Amino acid sequence: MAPRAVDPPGARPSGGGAGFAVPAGYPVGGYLVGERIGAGGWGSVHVARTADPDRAAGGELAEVAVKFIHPGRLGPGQRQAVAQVARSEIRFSRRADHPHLIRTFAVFTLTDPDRPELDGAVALVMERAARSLHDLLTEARPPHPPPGAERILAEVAAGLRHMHGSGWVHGDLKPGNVLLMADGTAKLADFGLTSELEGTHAYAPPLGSPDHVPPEWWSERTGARGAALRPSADLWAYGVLAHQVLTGGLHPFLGATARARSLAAVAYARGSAPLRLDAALPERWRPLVTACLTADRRRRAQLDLAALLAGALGGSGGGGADVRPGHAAAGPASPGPGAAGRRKRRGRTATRAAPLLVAAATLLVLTGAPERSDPSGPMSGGPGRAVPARPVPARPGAIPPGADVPAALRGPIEDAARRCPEPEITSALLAAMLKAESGFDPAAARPATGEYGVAMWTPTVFNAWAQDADHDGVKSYLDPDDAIAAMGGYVCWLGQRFKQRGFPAAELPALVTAGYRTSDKTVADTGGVPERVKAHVARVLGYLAEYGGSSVAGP
Ligand SMILES: Nc1ncnc2c1ncn2[C@@H]1O[C@H](COP(=O)(O)OP(=O)(O)OP(=O)(O)O)[C@@H](O)[C@H]1O
Repeated sequence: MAPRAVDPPGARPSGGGAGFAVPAGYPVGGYLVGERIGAGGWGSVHVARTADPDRAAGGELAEVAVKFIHPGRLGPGQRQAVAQVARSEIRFSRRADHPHLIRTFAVFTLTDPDRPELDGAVALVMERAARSLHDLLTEARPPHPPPGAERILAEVAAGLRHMHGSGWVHGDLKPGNVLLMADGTAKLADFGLTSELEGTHAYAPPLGSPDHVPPEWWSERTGARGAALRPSADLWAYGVLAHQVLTGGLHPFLGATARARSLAAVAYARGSAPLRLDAALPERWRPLVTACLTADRRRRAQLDLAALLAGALGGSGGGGADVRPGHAAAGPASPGPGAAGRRKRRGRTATRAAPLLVAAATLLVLTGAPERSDPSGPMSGGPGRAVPARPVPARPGAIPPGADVPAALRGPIEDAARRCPEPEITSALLAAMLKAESGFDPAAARPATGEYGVAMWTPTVFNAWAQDADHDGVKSYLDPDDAIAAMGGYVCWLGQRFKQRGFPAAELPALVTAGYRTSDKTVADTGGVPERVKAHVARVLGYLAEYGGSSVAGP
């Protein structure tokens, strides 16, 4: 993989995503940066304290959260998407003004040539939350809802309705993006995929959290401006989130992995499996959750969330807990009399009892509909049982049986190719690229250039494309499954970029090979395969021809 910023493995600060460390005491907008709260796909969030106690005495917040986003720290492939995410976050954050949306007080672009790691970074100064709904659910004991469950849902709905009413789509609603203030008030946050509606839909980078994207997301195609994003996607995510909150973290679609759960959702949307909500979901909430999980996005778009919410909250007053938005101090809405805790417990199968906690904040590149069940993540039985695997037709460009591709790598390569909707990105092409990159050696290493593993990933670049394909909870470029899945996503994206730029489809194998070794920009600027990687590209096309693929359009 083409290295730009080269870090030795493990040198990146932990926390996942594109997080990077900001030194303690670093000044931003009158605040001094303190400890890191967390890191997401695009940046790091730190606590910051006022540099001037007099200002705090004068009413200014003594403590804020600062989110740092630095597209320049990423590899070439992800930079553009991240820059767009940063722009969205800034655009919406500046306008967000609602008690259930996290407020952003100021946005700075850092100019600090002495610190290249910070120079050019964007800093958003926000009100500081105590923790996220994801944290709260992680502590919950399914199927028991956490304290304040119904109030939190009412507040999330209030924030969401305000966004929709103002012509915006959140685009990434999930427990990790609902923040809880010190008094328990819930606020929507993370507006990186938030987009302004243009008529019926908005456009956003083709990214999403697989546990919360609607089923139609998997078959949307990405146009030049990104993927279509509609308020109905937020409604689906709200249905999933409501189910999770009211059952202490159980996802409405069963599966051991996010991939398996999304396959179950797609199967339901296709009509091949019924919707089976968990028995623990309170009766009053079932109409709302069922409506939000309407398979047909057009029908889903017609929903009246306020009316559904009124129905769901209708009987909750008896216990004395006020679940109206803005009444965090009224005490836990559930479990308690009149709330979710009042319901009868029903029989649960052993598999249902296993907590399917909220998914990690994985961002996946939209690469088309998943086509078969996940061999490494079998779905649970019982309600919403395994979706029967559909016979997979042999795809053109499959690896021939006698080829020298190791048996253990064939599955991951085929899976990676299948996830890409571009017909030119075939298993044979990915295999040819892997052969040229590492000779299929998962332990391959080129320390001089900082490239490692079967797909020769540069660690920092891998982090931007990482996928936990083997579902072991760790995304590792040394793990062939993860490395190949991430390579497939990146190569697919390169192919789409080059098509958008008008390169002939027949040249894609050569172009994506060159892009993988250099960058999409280098290839685009060159108008084809750059001189310095022509030999490498020729080698890949040679292997591709051996595997029965096309070797057209050599360098
Ligand atoms: N205003 C805030 N106050 C307190 N904590 C925050 C605030 N904003 C974000 N966080 C926390 O910082 C961490 C990183 O947040 P961020 O929005 O960058 O990413 P994320 O939502 O976790 O991941 P991703 O962007 O990949 O979905 C999260 O744990 C989040 O709860």
